[in-house]
Amino acid sequence: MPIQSLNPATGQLLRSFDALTPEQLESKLALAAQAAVTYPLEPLGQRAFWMRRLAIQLENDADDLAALMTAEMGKTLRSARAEVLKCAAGCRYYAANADSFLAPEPIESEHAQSYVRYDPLGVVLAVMPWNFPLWQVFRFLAPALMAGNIGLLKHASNVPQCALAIEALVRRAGFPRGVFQTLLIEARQVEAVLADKRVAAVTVTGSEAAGRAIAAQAGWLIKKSVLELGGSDPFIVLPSADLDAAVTNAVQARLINNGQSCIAAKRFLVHTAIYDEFETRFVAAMQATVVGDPMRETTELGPMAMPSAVSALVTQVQAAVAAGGRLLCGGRPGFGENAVDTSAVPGCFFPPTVIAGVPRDAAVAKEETFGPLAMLFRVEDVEDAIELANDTPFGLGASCWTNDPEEQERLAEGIQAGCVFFNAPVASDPRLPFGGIKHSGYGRELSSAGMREFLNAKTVVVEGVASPADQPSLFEHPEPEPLPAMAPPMEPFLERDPDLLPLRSHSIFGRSRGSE
Ligand SMILES: O=CCCC(=O)O
Repeated sequence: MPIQSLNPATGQLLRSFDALTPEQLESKLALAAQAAVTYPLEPLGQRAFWMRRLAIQLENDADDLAALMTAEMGKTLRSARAEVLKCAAGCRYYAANADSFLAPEPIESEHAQSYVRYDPLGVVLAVMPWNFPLWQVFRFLAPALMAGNIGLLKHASNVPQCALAIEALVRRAGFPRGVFQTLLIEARQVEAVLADKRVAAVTVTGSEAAGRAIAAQAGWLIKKSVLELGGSDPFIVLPSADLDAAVTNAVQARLINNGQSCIAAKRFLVHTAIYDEFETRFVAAMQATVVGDPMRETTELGPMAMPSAVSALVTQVQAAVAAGGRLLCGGRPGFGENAVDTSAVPGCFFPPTVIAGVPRDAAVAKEETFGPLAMLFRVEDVEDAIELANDTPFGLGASCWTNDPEEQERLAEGIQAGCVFFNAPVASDPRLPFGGIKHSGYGRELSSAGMREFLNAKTVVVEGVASPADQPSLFEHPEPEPLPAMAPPMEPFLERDPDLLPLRSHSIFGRSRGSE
């Protein structure tokens, strides 16, 4: 895929980039390796200070960053703004909690002293997808940088300007050179980067195919990998549920991010006692969705990120109908009935689509559907729901709607997934571990679990000296004064490093708002 921004709502080519030459790539790897030696020596309080400045930058630039994401991959502006603020919250969370996550853990043994300390692994390659162009990266970046690791980002080829913006934000926040760099490289160059001995580990969020290939190489190289791959999450509705809430949330859980989220609800498993009513109300609510220009505040469903995403949906609809499914709404590329702006490119739009009655053993019933395509299934009871929920290669999340505590306990135990949410849609949260099992991947992101994936839990045993309580605290460096919420520009950092330029002068946003 060429490295280029192409607005999927208009078809307009925004910018193209050349991939790094081998020489350029080498100098970035050398810089990362150098940073891996010096950056972990920065006191944790200093790292937290930079991380909070990064949060402030995100908050201050939220509108520009949101517009950039919407232009590059079509998510609605409203959701893009929320995504930027979620990144800021992630930065603040790790700035506040890294000291406790990284604190040495004393362990009682027959030795005078024994404890575990958590040391960074070094340079971590992050291969990231386009669907949440900022959040997917910050979910890795915030814990990694707080832990003293170094980040190299290979972002999806269709969001290069977001990738460059993230690097610029990190630099402008004051983090030293080389701590986080974007590599504008093609997919085929990833193998060489991962093989480089200066790279210690890799994290991949993306397709099963990409995860499989990279993890196979990482395994052979004996490098740590974390995989966050696809999902075919069930949304289970049982008779004790509040049906109004279930229907409203079912629509949102399917259409989140234009339907392009690994944790979007994809298969709707509804108890036979309430099935007919749910189907009628769900289809009506899906049809009422406002489709169109993602820059409009009122739009609820924007375009797919690229034409191939539309073709994949067309193929899946055809397979579902051929297998015996009933098409209840949507199903053909275009805006559907509720478009607000038909001047956009119909090629990348796909309307809310519902199919019922697909046989459970049809291949398409077990696949991930990455767009606004929902499949409805009738289930007899909680055991039937669990069996069908688990009948896919994936195991990412599940959203279950029931107010019966026994059913909740049985579902929490029986569902094969990295998380189960009751009476709420599945969502990631910096405080909670996030990740999957089966073909959805392995390892966890977020919370202390996510930070520890790229740490060396080093056992230390000492005979005949002081106890761990007497060891110097990791947080001994005096905490810098927190900045006010609306921070002035970062002049002190500009003076300290002449390469550190204000975000707009990196040409990330083209013309600034003031010049329009
Ligand atoms: O595509 C996966 C969802 C990412 C998230 O919400 O953290």
